[in-house]
Amino acid sequence: MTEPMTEPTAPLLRVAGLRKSFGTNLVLDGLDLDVAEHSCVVLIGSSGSGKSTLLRAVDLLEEVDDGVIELRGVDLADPWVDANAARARMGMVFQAYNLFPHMSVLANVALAPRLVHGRTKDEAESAAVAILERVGLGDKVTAYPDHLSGGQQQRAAIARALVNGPELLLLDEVTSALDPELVGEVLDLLAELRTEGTTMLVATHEMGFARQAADLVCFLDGGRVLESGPPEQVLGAPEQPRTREFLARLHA
Ligand SMILES: Nc1ncnc2c1ncn2[C@@H]1O[C@H](COP(=O)(O)OP(=O)(O)OP(=O)(O)O)[C@@H](O)[C@H]1O
Repeated sequence: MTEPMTEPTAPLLRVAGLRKSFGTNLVLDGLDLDVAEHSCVVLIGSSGSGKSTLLRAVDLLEEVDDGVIELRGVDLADPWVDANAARARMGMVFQAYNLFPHMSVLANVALAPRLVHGRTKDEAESAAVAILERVGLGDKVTAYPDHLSGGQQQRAAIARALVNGPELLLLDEVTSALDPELVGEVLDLLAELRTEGTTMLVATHEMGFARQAADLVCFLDGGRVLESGPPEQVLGAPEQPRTREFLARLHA
């Protein structure tokens, strides 16, 4: 008996042939990448390899020169696609937390549900409280950002990105600005979100996180994904890790 044909599941995010130059600096050179729903894809690569540019392009913050960015099969570059509506389906967190200093943590997190999704003040605030509790900041809702540690501010920024239930979470070096002792609490939160099935595309230099949480590690070099696979394949065994420099030489 022949097996019934099943359609392969389309990725949540498909990036194909993405090209982007800044002047004469070719940063993305026909980059291809898929992110399956409920997976965590980690981007690694040396400084300047284009990780941030890729994330910003996916979030439609950076205009690209060519290529396709599809979210659930819809090309976000199509002129008829409303960029703000597309962006509202994603959450992005940056290295700098970018919280408004004159607003409480609650007001920071409740802002997008009100402005972007048109929810009432009560609805927005109860969604904000729930997600702040989820990230362990239930006792900080009335605090102002400068009264929080860097790790707490970054967790508030993650809450802000999550409050509208994004289909895809984009994380750009979210621990790079933190003191070393605060990195763990943020990475632990991301690992929990990954376990809960949040779809994530993460640029990081934290190889421990990549090993622990990634379903797929993508090594960027020369504007493309030069190697991708499970963490052990790309990063090597924990007792015999491959370095980024080694990977770069391998593909030079
Ligand atoms: N707005 C911009 N204008 C001009 N050049 C830019 C701009 N943004 C990025 N670049 C350049 O594009 C290249 C890729 O930068 P990008 O920030 O994407 O790299 P990255 O891999 O995220 O680096 P890092 O690990 O240091 O964050 C760099 O050469 C950078 O100088």
